Amino acid sequence: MQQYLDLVDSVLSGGAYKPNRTGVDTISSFSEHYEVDLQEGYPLLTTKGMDGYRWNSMLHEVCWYLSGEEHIRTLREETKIWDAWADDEGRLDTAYGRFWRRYPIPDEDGQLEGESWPDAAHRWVNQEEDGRRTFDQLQYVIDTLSDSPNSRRLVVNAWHPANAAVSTLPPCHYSFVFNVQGDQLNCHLTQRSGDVALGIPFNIAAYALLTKVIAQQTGFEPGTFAHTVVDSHVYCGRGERGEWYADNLEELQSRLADADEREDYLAVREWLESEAPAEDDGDERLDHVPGLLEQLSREPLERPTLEVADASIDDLSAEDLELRNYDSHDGIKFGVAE
Ligand SMILES: Nc1nc(=O)c2c([nH]1)NC[C@@H]1CN(c3ccc(C(=O)N[C@@H](CCC(=O)O)C(=O)O)cc3)CN21
Ligand SMILES: O=c1ccn([C@H]2C[C@H](O)[C@@H](COP(=O)(O)O)O2)c(=O)[nH]1
Repeated sequence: MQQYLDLVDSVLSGGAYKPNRTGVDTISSFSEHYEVDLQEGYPLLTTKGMDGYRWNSMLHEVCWYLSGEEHIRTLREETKIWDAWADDEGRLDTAYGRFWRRYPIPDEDGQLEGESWPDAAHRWVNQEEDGRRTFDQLQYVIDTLSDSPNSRRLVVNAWHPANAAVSTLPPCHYSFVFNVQGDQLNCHLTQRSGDVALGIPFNIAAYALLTKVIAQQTGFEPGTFAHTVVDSHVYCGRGERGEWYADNLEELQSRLADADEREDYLAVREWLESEAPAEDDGDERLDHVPGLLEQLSREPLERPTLEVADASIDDLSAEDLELRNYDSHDGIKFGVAE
């Protein structure tokens, strides 16, 4: 998918050096945006291998979102990608599915006069076992797409400001809006923070999948996936390795500006590996720049397709999703900044 390579190039070529809470520094860029036509196939990256265990992780991550579970006890049986942010009991205070399917409704004491809140019998309100009321945003979207497809209110929001202020890791992809044009269902995702090498490939795959599932449930064709990322960043290493970029970003960016052909990115990588201090033991691959330069040198291959069985969002499981005709370049390993 060329759009992803353009995003990588834009962040590396125009970004600024930016340390952050993880201790792994970044090259960061403000407000990146791109769009992908889902009619041209499923946008799973082909410039690195995303099948096998990575595909399995992404599928189960989406099924976990759809489950509305606030913990990762089921998810962690399939993948370790969320383990670092959960406790031993699998409790995770990052609310994605929990807010998609079970957004908290203030109890009666918390409701002010004149405000409108649905009662317990309302279509998308669920009474939890302990009596709390929650709102199913995703089911609201699906039902409204059938009843009022021209609605401009098809928003799913995973951001709760008070929760975000104290959460270990507040949601990164925090709000998405569906929008119908003709017979096509489009999806626009707003992400506050995007790890270009590791997180974003998963995010694209997940939301393209979700758009396809919702389109199928509501009788639309999948249309465009549009993605706005407020802080798009490439992790560039810890300690001396990360700091090297503070002093050498200008040189890197001038070399990138001179790269006309895909293979020119390999020469930039060679220069970088010969100049930058080696990563410390234990910090290997926290610098994502070499792996992304490798990807920039690779020609994107034909997009695969995704077959989705006819299952509701309550029943959808990984077995209902089949990737077809996927061919890719070799996998690339990146370290995760925690
Ligand atoms: N720094 C950082 N980047 C992220 O993308 C990220 C976080 N933190 N924290 C929370 C979640 C967890 N996500 C993750 C975490 C790890 C991988 C990862 O290691 N991906 C490997 C495959 C690992 C596997 O499937 O077991 C990859 O090569 O893509 C991907 C997404 C996305 N998020
Ligand atoms: O789906 C996801 C989840 C997380 N990320 C990345 C973006 C950042 O690199 C970290 C989160 O750190 P913050 O300091 O909270 O921004 O995780 C992602 O890209 N996609």
